[in-house]
Amino acid sequence: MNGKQAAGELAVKYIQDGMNVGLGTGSTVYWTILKLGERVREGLQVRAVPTSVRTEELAREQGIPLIQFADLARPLDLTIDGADEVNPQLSLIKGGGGALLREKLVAAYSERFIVVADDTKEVAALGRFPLPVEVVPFGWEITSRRLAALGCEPILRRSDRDGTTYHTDNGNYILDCRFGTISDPGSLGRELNALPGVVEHGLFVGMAERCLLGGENGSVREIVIR
Ligand SMILES: O=C(CO)[C@H](O)[C@H](O)COP(=O)(O)O
Repeated sequence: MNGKQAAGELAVKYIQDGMNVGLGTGSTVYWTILKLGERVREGLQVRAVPTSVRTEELAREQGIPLIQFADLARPLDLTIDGADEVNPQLSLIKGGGGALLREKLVAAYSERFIVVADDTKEVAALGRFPLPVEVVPFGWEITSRRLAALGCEPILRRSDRDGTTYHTDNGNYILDCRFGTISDPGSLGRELNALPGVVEHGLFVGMAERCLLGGENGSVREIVIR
């Protein structure tokens, strides 16, 4: 069992009967969804909000009951999601899979947010992974220049499939922005939020309370910050 599978599956222990849960996107949370599907077939009662079309399809295949995000009467009990980088304060870079906007909306409307990743994602400081920034297509070139002025090299994401411009589930573009070491993720996040044309960015600061990091040998280390 590899680190992604080990961490992804173990996180299901935090899901209890009757919970409403947010399901993230990616190859680690894939294992969470498969394990949760098993538990549901054994009788666990949950309702889930998927953070992407891909996750919604997988959750449906697994027979996990879904609820519309807009129909939640109160915050989700728990959200489980992956990450592209995790620092010691559990600040994250997310969005490598392109789902950062819905992932942030769902995590922000959740009592608890748990991250699952393999231990290659653990870093002393964020920034080795280019920061995904979701932007509106209108005038994206201008937004890109304004992002560059903040000290990065934005690159328009293209689809792996056919090389055309990548569109998010929300119809926007993604600029992958190489900032180098991000010493103050909170402050950079606020600067990005203030830029017209930016819909959302992949810095998740002060949101995760726990991270499950899986190693190559299948062991899992848990980091808790509150
Ligand atoms: O943020 C994400 C998708 O938008 C993913 O959680 C992130 O890219 C990690 O993916 P994986 O578990 O496949 O390594």
